Parts: sequence; C-alpha cells; structure tokens
Amino acid sequence: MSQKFDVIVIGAGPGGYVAAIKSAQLGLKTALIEKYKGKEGKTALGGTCLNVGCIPSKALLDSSYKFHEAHESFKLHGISTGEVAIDVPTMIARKDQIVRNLTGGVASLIKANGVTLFEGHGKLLAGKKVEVTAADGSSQVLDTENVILASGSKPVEIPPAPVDQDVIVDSTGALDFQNVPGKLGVIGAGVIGLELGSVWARLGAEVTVLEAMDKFLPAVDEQVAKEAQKILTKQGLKILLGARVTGTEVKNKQVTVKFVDAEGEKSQAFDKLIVAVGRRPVTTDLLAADSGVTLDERGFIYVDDYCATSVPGVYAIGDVVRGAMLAHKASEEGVVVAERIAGHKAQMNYDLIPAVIYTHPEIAGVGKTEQALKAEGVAINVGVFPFAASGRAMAANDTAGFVKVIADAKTDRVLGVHVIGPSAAELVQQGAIAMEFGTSAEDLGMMVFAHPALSEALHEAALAVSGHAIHVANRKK
Ligand SMILES: NC(=O)c1ccc[n+]([C@@H]2O[C@H](COP(=O)([O-])OP(=O)(O)OC[C@H]3O[C@@H](n4cnc5c(N)ncnc54)[C@H](O)[C@@H]3O)[C@@H](O)[C@H]2O)c1
Repeated sequence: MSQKFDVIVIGAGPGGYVAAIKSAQLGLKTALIEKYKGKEGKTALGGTCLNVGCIPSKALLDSSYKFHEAHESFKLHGISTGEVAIDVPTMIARKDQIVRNLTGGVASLIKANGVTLFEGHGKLLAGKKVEVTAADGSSQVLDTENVILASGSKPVEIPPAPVDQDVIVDSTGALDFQNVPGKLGVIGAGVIGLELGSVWARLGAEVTVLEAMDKFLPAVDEQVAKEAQKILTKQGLKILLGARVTGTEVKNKQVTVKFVDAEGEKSQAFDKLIVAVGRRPVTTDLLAADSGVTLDERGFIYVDDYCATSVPGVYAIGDVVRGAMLAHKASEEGVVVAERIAGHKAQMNYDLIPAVIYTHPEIAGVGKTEQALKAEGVAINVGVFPFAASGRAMAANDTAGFVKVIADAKTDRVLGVHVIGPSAAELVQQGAIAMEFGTSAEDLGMMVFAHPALSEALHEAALAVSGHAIHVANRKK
C-alpha cells in the first residue's frame, strides 16, 4: 500500500530542507526526497549550497584570506613569522569537514522534526503522486496532498569549454584543486568567477578573468561596481571585459583558451580553467509528461507570486523558479509555501533580498541601485561614507570601500543600501531590516550606533543623504 503525506518535498537544498522542516513544524506529515551523494558515497542533504556552493567556497575564502593576511599584513602589526606556506590538501580537508558537519546537522534536524527522508530520485506524476527511484533502481509511488519542487540548479556548460573536472572545471571542481595552479583562467566575471578567482589568487595563482560583457557587474550599483573593479584589479586579478571565449584546447595538463575581444582574436595558456558562466534550473526527469506542471521559455518551472505552479497543490521554490538564484531567497520561499499549505496568508518581500559577493572587500546590496532608480525617473538623494574615515576600519587595516544609502528625494524613504567594504554583508542586512520597516534616511540618522563599529559607516552614510555627515566633509548641494 502506498504511503500518504500532507507534503512531499523534492530536493533537500536550502529551499527544500527548510520547506520540509517548516511543514513538519506546522503539523503536516512531511516527506523529503534527495538523491545527492557526498564524497563518502552517502546521501548528503543541504544541496549545492552546503555541499559544493556557498559554504565550501566561504571556507576556502576564509582560509586563503588568512594566508594572504599572514603573508602581506602581519608585519604591519609588528608580527613576524617564519616563512608562510599553504598546505592545500589540509585546507581542502578542513573545507570538507565543515561540509560534513553542516550536512550532518541538516540530517539531524530533518530527523528531529519527524520528516521522513527518502533517498533517491523524485518525480512528479499526474494526480500529485510522486515516484521515488532508489540508487538500486527500485521505485515506489507516494501519495500526497501537496508537493514542493525544489530541485535547484546546475552550472551552465558552454561548447567552447567542455568541463572535464581536471583541467577545465566548473564551480564544483574548483573547490577541490590539490595544489595552487600557476596560471588560472576563469570564464565569467560573475559571483562565482570573482569568489573562486579570489581564493586561488590569494594563494599565489596568476588569475585572468575573461568576461564576455563590456560592463563589470552590471546588476550591482555602478559606483560600487567601479570601486570593486579598481580594488580587485589592484589585488592582482586580471579582468578582461568584452572577451568572448571561442574555443579551448587541452594538451599536457594545460589549456589554451582562444577568445575574441575588441582588438581581435587572442589566445592564452592556463594550468586550470574555471567555467563560471551562470547556472540553469534542474528539471531533468522531474516532471512526468502528464504532470500538468509547465515550464517558462527559459526552462524554469512556471510559478505565480506565491510559488504555486499551474497544478493546484504543487509548488516550486528556489533556483528552479524565477528570481535570484540565492539560498536565502529559496529558504524564505520554502517557509512561505509551507505556511500557505497550512492555511496561513504568508507572502515574501521580493524587493528586499540582499545579495552578497564574498570577495575581500565584500560587495553587497539591498533594494534598488542608483542606475535603476534613475532609469525609472525617481528623484533621489545619495549619501556615501568611506571606510577610510572609519576608526574601526582603520584599526582593522581594512579601509577600502564605502557605504552608500539612497533615499527618495521627496519622502526620504530609503530605497537602496549598497556597500563595498569590510563586513558588507552584515551592514547591508542592517539596511534591509530598517528598509523592511519603511525607514527614512533621517530615521537611521537619529539612531544611536555603537562606537567604534563598522556600522557607524551606515549611520554616517544615512546622515550624508541630507548633507549632515559628521566625520566626512559633506558634498555641497
Ligand atoms: N555569494 C552568492 O550569493 C553566490 C555565490 C555563488 C553563486 N551564486 C549564484 O549562482 C549563480 C551562478 O553564478 P555565476 O557566477 O556562474 O553566474 P553569474 O550570472 O553571476 O555570472 C556569469 C558571468 O559569465 C559571463 N559569461 C557568460 N557566458 C560567457 C562566455 N561565453 N564567455 C565569457 N563570459 C561569459 C556573464 O556575462 C556573466 O557576467 C548566480 O545566480 C549567482 O547569484 C551566488
């Protein structure tokens, strides 16, 4: 006899596992289906984010930054060391241990919340039935009232640079290099290209980033993107814009990359090449032909503003649907859908999803950029405060970048907070919290911020919106 659930979630990434936990907390009989096997060959929960994305990349970013600091900045503090060296396999093993701890933690949470885990491939059949096929090929069909599809995304592959996970790698392969490549090529100056390029550049690789577009980080506030390009270039990343890769040739563990830029055809040889040109939704063998769920023209599962698909009782969340491919967006969609299934009137605010690039300094933003607001014809006031004027940043020897607050010129309501600098992710979140409550720049300016703290830069940028910053000369209006 088939089992019957209230909710079945397909995919245990930050969208799916959160949706499953929330559903169970709301008293719904919940199942979670996952097929991914970790390095030890066992089912690993947490999806791309925990296994081969957000978390392992941050582990390597932190290790490589410590190496960089020991190498470059310790002497400034009067600290002398012997020769500083990096043991890459140890760094990778530490990263793997963090992944094991976190994926194991998710498994414990799933169990503690009474969610039934099915290990295998989930597929939506007609009539809201779900088929689970285990690794040994055996399958069963489960009955449910509701289904949440959370199958995630995978790296885009491009014909001129086929990934072999040896010389030409994707974002997963780039987390497992066993030594520092002498020359590293990166295709794509997006989030992944810049984060992974930074890791290996800090450890000594000569990194060249080939970006097809003429503009650097077009989705980021232009002033921030300009500063980021300047800082990252100074750090040694060679960023070639308007460079379209046309072919690659792998020979003797080296790859020659052919590309075209404004000057014509060129080629460059690398020891490793990372392909980071975006991600695409995973829907392979997810939907039976008669499931009733439809895809949009870009291959994402079609959903409405509340993540409902075209089939009543079937929802989809995270990277497999429209919107930013961000773990925190997926998780919140998971919570909202679980709440709606339980009969609550939940919704989420898609206008205030923070985005962060974990380079050093971090690049982060929430709300609208200056260029987007100008394009919409919205009159704005802008306040900027540089970390070079922050005592806390100076003490930490971390003064690159600034905080930027954008407010509506008529109402003073804050419409965007953009930061490049130390702890940008945390500072932008402070902006997001205030914006969620409809803050004005004046409101932020009237609050007391601890001194000395990096968040004073947010305070001062908010004051600068009306020309009243204290610790920097205000622009004449
Ligand atoms: N910190 C984070 O939040 C984080 C970290 C990693 C990934 N992600 C998400 O994962 C997704 C994928 O990241 P990503 O960096 O791969 O994609 P991306 O879309 O951020 O950047 C890809 C870049 O590759 C360029 N490109 C595409 N084809 C090219 C070609 N043939 N030659 C040269 N350049 C080319 C694009 O113009 C673009 O700038 C994104 O949606 C991102 O938001 C987020």
